Amino acid sequence: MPRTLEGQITMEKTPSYFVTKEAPARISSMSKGTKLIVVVRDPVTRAISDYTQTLSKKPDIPTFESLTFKNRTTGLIDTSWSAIQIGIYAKHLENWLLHFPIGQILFVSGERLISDPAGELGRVQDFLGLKRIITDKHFYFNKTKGFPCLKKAEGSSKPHCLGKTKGRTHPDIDQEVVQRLRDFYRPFNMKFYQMTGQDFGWD
Ligand SMILES: Nc1ncnc2c1ncn2[C@@H]1O[C@H](COP(=O)(O)OS(=O)(=O)O)[C@@H](OP(=O)(O)O)[C@H]1O
Repeated sequence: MPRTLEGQITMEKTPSYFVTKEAPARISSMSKGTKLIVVVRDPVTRAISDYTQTLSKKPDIPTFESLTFKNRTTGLIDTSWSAIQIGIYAKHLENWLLHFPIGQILFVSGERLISDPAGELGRVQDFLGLKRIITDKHFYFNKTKGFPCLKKAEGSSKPHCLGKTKGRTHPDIDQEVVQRLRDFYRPFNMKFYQMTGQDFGWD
């Protein structure tokens, strides 16, 4: 990490930190005061999104439905599949709470990041002790992309949407499998709401 001067904030983003066992101890030993931001979305949609990303790189992989189950007949879910495993947020959070107080972690709703990006970024700015510079005025909804985009990219006067790898169309998944996953995640989601004091509304 680069050295941070007075008045500067250094940020680092890596999606796998949250689910990496060694990450909390390593970050804490580097700087105990580090503020942590985690973006979480409905674990079922997250699993499908994860699968969609893998499918785009390896079109020959088995179906989502077949990867979900260890045994389709008994309905036993394969929790060793990373797409499923990552969404058990309560379990990953327990590991972070061994090294950081809950107040040092901000949980951003992936759903609200789409429906109200300025609202969620307002929370991020408050958490970081920054003035609310980024507001509603910075975003517009791009109908073609189907997502909010920036009216002006940094250092440019042109609008900017995230790239093609963000906001992909998901494949249709068997609704019975989706329901089975909803049932699987429910207790973990409830525990996560309890731990964070936030109801993300994923039911
Ligand atoms: N504004 C905007 N534009 C496009 N996409 C948006 C936006 N805000 C949030 N999202 C959601 O971000 C999801 C992709 O993020 P990733 O999971 O790939 O992020 S990361 O690589 O793990 O950091 C991506 O997931 P998919 O829809 O499954 O592609 C989006 O739903």
